[in-house]
This record gives sequence, C-alpha cells and structure tokens, in this order.
Amino acid sequence: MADLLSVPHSLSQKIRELIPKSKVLVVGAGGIGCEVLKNLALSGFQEIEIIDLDTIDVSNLNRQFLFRKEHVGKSKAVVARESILSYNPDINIKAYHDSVMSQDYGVNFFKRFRLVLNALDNRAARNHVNRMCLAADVPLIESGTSGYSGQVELIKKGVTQCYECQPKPPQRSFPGCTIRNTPSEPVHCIVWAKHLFNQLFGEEDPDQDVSPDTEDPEAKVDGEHSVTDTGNIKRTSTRQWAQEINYDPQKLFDKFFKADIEYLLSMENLWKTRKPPVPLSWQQAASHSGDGEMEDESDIRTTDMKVWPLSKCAKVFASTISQLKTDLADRNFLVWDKDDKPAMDFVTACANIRAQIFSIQQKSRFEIKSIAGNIIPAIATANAMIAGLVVLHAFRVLNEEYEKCPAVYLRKKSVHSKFILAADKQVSIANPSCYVCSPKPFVNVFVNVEAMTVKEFENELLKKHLNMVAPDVVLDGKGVVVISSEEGEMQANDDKQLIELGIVDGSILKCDDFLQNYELTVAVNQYEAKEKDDPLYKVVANKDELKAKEPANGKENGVDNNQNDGNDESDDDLMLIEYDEEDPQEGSSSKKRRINPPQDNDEDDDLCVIED
Ligand SMILES: Nc1ncnc2c1ncn2[C@@H]1O[C@H](COP(=O)(O)OP(=O)(O)OP(=O)(O)O)[C@@H](O)[C@H]1O
Ligand SMILES: [Zn+2]
Repeated sequence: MADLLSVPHSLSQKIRELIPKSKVLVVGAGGIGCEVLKNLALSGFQEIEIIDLDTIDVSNLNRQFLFRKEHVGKSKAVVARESILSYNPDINIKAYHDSVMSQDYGVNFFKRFRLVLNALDNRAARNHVNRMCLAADVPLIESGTSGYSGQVELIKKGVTQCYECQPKPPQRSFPGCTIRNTPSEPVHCIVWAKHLFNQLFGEEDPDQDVSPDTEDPEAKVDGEHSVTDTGNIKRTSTRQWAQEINYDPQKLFDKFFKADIEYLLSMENLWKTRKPPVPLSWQQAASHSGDGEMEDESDIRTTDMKVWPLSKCAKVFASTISQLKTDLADRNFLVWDKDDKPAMDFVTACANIRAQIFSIQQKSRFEIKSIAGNIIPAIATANAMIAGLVVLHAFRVLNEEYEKCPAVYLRKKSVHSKFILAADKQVSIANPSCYVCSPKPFVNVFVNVEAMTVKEFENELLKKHLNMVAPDVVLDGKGVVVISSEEGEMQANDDKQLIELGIVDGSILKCDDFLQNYELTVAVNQYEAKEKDDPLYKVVANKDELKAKEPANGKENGVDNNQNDGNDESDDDLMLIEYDEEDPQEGSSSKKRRINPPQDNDEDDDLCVIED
C-alpha cells in the first residue's frame, strides 16, 4: 500500500522517457480534471488533450483553480488549456468544448491515446468512455469523489474488470403515492416541486404527475375498487390547463395548494393514521402574517440561509411563474437546473408551501438546493488526493505495470478528522457475464411485447438503461431490421408495438452500436407489470448475480458514514493506510490495518461498488 502513495520506484529513466511521448486524454475539466491536468503538466506530460462540454460557473471557482472570475461563462476545456499553457507553454495541449459522447469521437479518436483519464460526474458518460476504451483497447483510469470519499481504478481490457462489470444500484426514488398524496419529509415536497416544474415548464413525463393519486392502494375503502375521480380534479394535462389560463399564478396556486389538497382530504383512508393536510388558498398565503417579513432581501445570508416566510413563498411563486413563462415562450420546454435562479426559486417556494400544508419542516433555499440538486459538497482536498493517485497510476500504466494498479479508496473517518486510504490487494478481474466486456455480451430483457413500442425499447431500454448511443437492431433469424441508427430510415417502426414486428417471448435481437463498437445479444422475455409501481421493463445480465443490492446502513445523503474503525478483521482483500488531516506526515508511518470494504453507494454515480 505504501507503494501506491509513492512515486513508483521505476519512475526511472524508462518512465521519464515515456512521459513526454505519451499522448493522454483527460475527460472532464471539473474538480478532479483541473487537478489531474495540473499534475500531468507538472510531471512532464507533453501531449495532452482535454474534452469538456460545459462552461465555467461561478460555483466552480472555489476548487477548479484553473479558472478565475473573468472566465465565468467560457468553455472549461478551452480555459483549462490556456491556464495549463501558462504553467508550461511548451506543452502540446488541445481542447474540445464538446460531449465525449458525441459521434465525432469514435474508436479511432480513442486509439490515438496511450491512456485515457476520466474526471467525469455522471454514469452515462463514464459507461460510454468505458466502452470506447475497451473497443480501442486503451487503458482507462476512472476516478470520482463524493464529499470526503473518492476512488481511483484502472480499467484495462483483458486485465481488469470494466466500469460496467458490477451492476450499479438504481438511483434512489420515492413511491409516486408518497410524493403525490402523503409526503412526510422535506425531500418528498422538494421532489414534488421539481415534478411540478416539469409539468408546467419542462419535458412532460407521466411518471411525474403532481395531482392526487387516486389509485393509491392505501386510499382504497374496503371492498371498493378505487377512489372515484370526481369533478374538482382536472384531467387535461397540467401543461395544457396552465396554458389555457395563461399561467395565472393565483389560479395555479389555488389548484395545487387548495383544490388538490381538498381532494386529498376526501380520500379519508389516508388520514386515519396521519395528520391531515390543511388546504391553503392564494389569498391566505399572500396575506399571511405572523411569520414576519425577511429582514434584508438583498443579503444572500438572508435569502439563501433562512427559511422564507409563507407570504414570500407566495410572492416568489407568482414572480417565478411569470419569468419562467417568458423563458418558455421561444422553447418547447425548460430543463430544470439548480443554478438557474427562477427555476431554483420556484422549487424553493413550492416545496415550502407544500411542507407548510403537510406540517413538514420547511427548509432554506440553500438546503433545498442541496437536496434538489443531489448536492454533496465537493471537497477540494479529496479531489486533489484522488487526482494525485490518478497520476501515480498513470506512471505505472505507462510502464505496463497494470497489476500494480488495484483500486484505491479514500474515506473520511467521522472522528479525529482522519482520512483513510484503502486499496484492493489486487486488481479486480472482469465479471465473465458482464454485458459489456465479456467476449459475447448478452442480456435477458423482460418487456411486454404487446405494449412496448419500438421507440420506447430504443429510448428507455437500449439508450437510457443499456447506455447505447446509436443502436441498430435486427431480429435474429428473420433478418427484420427493427431499429436503424440512420436518421429517418426505420421511423415507420417507432410507434409499433414490438409484437407487430414479430418480436415475441423467446425472440433474439442483435443490437449493434457502431460508435461504441459494441454488439449485444438481447433475449426477449414476455413480462407484464402487475402492480402500479412495477417497472416497465427489467434487464438481467446474469440472473444469479444481478440481484438487487440491499442499501447499506448508516448512510446520509447517499454517502457511507459507516466509517470502520479499523478493528474489523473480516476482510482480507483491502489494505488500509491512514493519516491525520492536520499532520499528513503521520501517513508515512503507514500503519497497515484492515477495514471493511467501503460500502456501495446507492445515490452517487461518482463512487462504485467494491465486491467483497
Ligand atoms: N459527456 C460529457 N462530455 C464531456 N465532459 C463531461 C461530460 N459529462 C460531464 N462532463 C464534465 O465533467 C466534469 C465533472 O466535474 P465536476 O464533477 O467537478 O462537476 P462540475 O459540474 O464542475 O461541478 P458541480 O457539479 O459540483 O457543480 C464537468 O466539468 C462536466 O462538464
Ligand atoms: Zn465488464
């Protein structure tokens, strides 16, 4: 383990010669990316390319030190390049302001590199780069941080497991009826408020309905089928109705916070064991007194850190609706973004109004932003430590010492401010039934062939779930082309049910993504959702191995807080080194101890699973 923290012994003549000659690609110029770029530049790399799709936000400046205030709004990749050149003008560094998932970056693009370094923040892009590096047979160093936790791992075809070898647990979600009918925590109101934003201004999604859920099994009266749908609930789409009333804030308010709540009250079963909600009219909210005015509206400490009084929530509800309506005028829909002021203000106001109605604790804008944006504060030190480990791994990779690159994990102990670094004892080998890196990738899918359309199969299953970018699909044995990546070629199939194209239980589909150089065989199994909350489809790569994982205990915000005190001898596959934050020197004494493997993280894509 001590080896993993030191510059490899063999940073000898050979590695020194390799460093300036080796072309590397850094994917992402955010928190880790800036650190990695600086480390590469300072350790003598001369051929660097960097790709990032984003522009610099003011909130990046505290840790993404290649950027300054005057760069806000400019391309991260372009500015990162300029800053690195100011360190060393002789470096040959190229910047792409683009998504790495764009079709412009095919296998041949990746083959030009000796090594790819991921510094990303989302699963889709990580999956894609994983596949591109496997296809191009280029080693990939994957890294991520989440608060004080982080990890680095090498992915090398034929040597290690790939990023997709272990199934990632699904993102945390809440049952629809909790959100729509019976919220009990602030997060339920925040999720509802985001859904409301999407219903009114975003891309409409039937799964994000905000009206009372009349199918809630809890609301059923014994012997009755379901609560009947009475007149006070509009059954036209929320968006359509909002447009019809020209987004009149008072009418919208009275529907969402009064009429809908009155309707919920009529579902009496729901309130037998719960405190019933209290409907609130626009009139009552706007003129609400007793909660005082905010002292200084221009002071961010007041507007962001304090809970807004109800009257302010009502005011913000009205003003943001009129702003968002204007923003929507020249677009089909808006995309909710925590950094977009009216969008964030709207969610803050709505979440708190709903919280008041359901007697749930209200939250400040700052707190709501962190919950709504799934924000775990980024810690500059954690990014720096991980980026240091990334480049140490890079040295070993240049020297083809792949077996000396086991995954390394950073954790913070809750007591004594100690960071812990733990490493697997050896590199993890590939899962033989991985549906990405095994020699013959294969999955079983469970879909209702009579209900699912070709478009849903493509968008939901192949693209969203299986992360393909531009699939071509053929029904095996019949030669029927189901989906074509050529625009417009098979559009006529889009709205057909799978069965109309001859896809039935037992059919085999050959799915081919040319960009990712990835061929997947899909076995179709007929499946019908029984309960309302059953998934639309299921994907099973290996029936035995892909059982859902139990969420780990002791987690807050999706981060494992079960920091082991190191006394548990149960795991033999990890070695531990620990040192004090205050006194990094202590780390060099490298007490070797064993810890439990860091827990799988069910919310954060930046950390992945360690199998024990
Ligand atoms: N498909 C992609 N192609 C290229 N770059 C990407 C892609 N997806 C994400 N990125 C970049 O990866 C970087 C990840 O960095 P980081 O996790 O620090 O996120 P951030 O957006 O800078 O910070 P925060 O999310 O905390 O505001 C970002 O700069 C982001 O733009
Ligand atoms: Zn794999």
